[in-house]
Amino acid sequence: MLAVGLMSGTSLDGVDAALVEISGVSENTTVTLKKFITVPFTAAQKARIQKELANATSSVEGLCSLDFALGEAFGRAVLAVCREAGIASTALAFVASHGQTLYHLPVAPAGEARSTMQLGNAAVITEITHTTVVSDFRSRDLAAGGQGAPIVPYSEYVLYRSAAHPRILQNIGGIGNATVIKQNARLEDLFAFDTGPGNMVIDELCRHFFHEEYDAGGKHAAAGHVNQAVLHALLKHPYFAKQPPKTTGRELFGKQYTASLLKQYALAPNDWLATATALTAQSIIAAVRPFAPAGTQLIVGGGGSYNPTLLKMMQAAAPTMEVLTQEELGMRSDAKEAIAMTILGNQTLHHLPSNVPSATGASRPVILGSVTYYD
Ligand SMILES: Nc1ncnc2c1ncn2[C@@H]1O[C@H](COP(=O)(O)OP(=O)(O)OP(=O)(O)O)[C@@H](O)[C@H]1O
Ligand SMILES: CC(=O)N[C@H]1[C@@H]2OC[C@@H](O2)[C@@H](O)[C@@H]1O[C@H](C)C(=O)O
Repeated sequence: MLAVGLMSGTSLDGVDAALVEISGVSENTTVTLKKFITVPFTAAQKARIQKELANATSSVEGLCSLDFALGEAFGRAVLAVCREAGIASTALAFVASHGQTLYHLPVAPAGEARSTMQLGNAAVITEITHTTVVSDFRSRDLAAGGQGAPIVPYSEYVLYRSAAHPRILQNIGGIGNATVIKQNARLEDLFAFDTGPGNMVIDELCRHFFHEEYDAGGKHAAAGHVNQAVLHALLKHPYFAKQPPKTTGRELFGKQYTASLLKQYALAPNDWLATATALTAQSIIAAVRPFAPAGTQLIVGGGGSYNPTLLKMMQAAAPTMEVLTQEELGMRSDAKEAIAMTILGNQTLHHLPSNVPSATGASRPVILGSVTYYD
């Protein structure tokens, strides 16, 4: 059957819509990507989301209205991907929508409740597309004691488990995160953790030195030299010595971290880029090494997979592993999360669980998602 998966991530670049053919359930799910588009957010849409993301500027009225406005944007993205594929949205069996995360509190501060909030109203999507919509994939895991994230490991298990190779899925977004899938893994064998900085420090240095958003193609890093003494010092960050499960974010490796590095060490701009890229590469490899027997395939996705300097440094640091990109396996890095939503939605509609308790910390497998039926 045909389905569309929708994803809108932390970078707020737009709505990813993946049209797939999906059949079977659980381990026997098969998915083929038919069409993938990203519908960029306009500057006004992005500003509106950013306003509601920050406690200082958000309002109840703004949140209420954003929920429906995003529902409309998501519904339109479904129509757009169907149009490009030459099918009617009524040919879809379902739409699986992640929504836009506005807030995520897996550990609540004093006086608050553990909670998570993804906006993009499912009823609005259903009315626009005339299709059943599965949404709100994180709440149930959270209610069952989990962190409500990560939720992609289930689809990684379905799509990447292998009898031939141990595999590690390494996503390199702002932060790096890994899912370990040993050879012939069962679902209970999976685990996932954050490795440390992904592109966050690299991007920050690029903005600082070159007024560029990121090191396109890793060109600055390739033109510089890694300062081994500085690299060595940076790898002493206490996060790297922690045992998984562990998660991190902007709090540890964001703007302030990079600003403090720039104060402590004086390097030429390109040498800084080379050293920060080596930090990402070596911290990833050191983090996954204990779980990577010889012959492990380290499959890199996320924006970092478009940085060849980073990939080269990772391969050099991991001679016993094979560093591959999603594309080298015939997959698409940019479509991966939207495709994952269709696998989760398919499980929901079959009344089957799709959280991975060993990755989220939930007390048990639960059925994720809420269903809004068209008819
Ligand atoms: N051509 C490229 N060359 C080098 N780096 C790139 C390239 N394209 C993307 N990137 C890097 O990837 C980053 C975006 O990655 P991605 O879209 O996976 O992150 P995200 O979705 O914002 O993060 P997260 O997964 O943490 O939500 C950019 O900020 C940049 O550092
Ligand atoms: C709460 C939330 O939206 N988390 C996102 C975010 O973006 C990347 C990382 O942080 C990941 O934990 C998650 O998304 C993916 C799809 C996940 O849950 O697996």
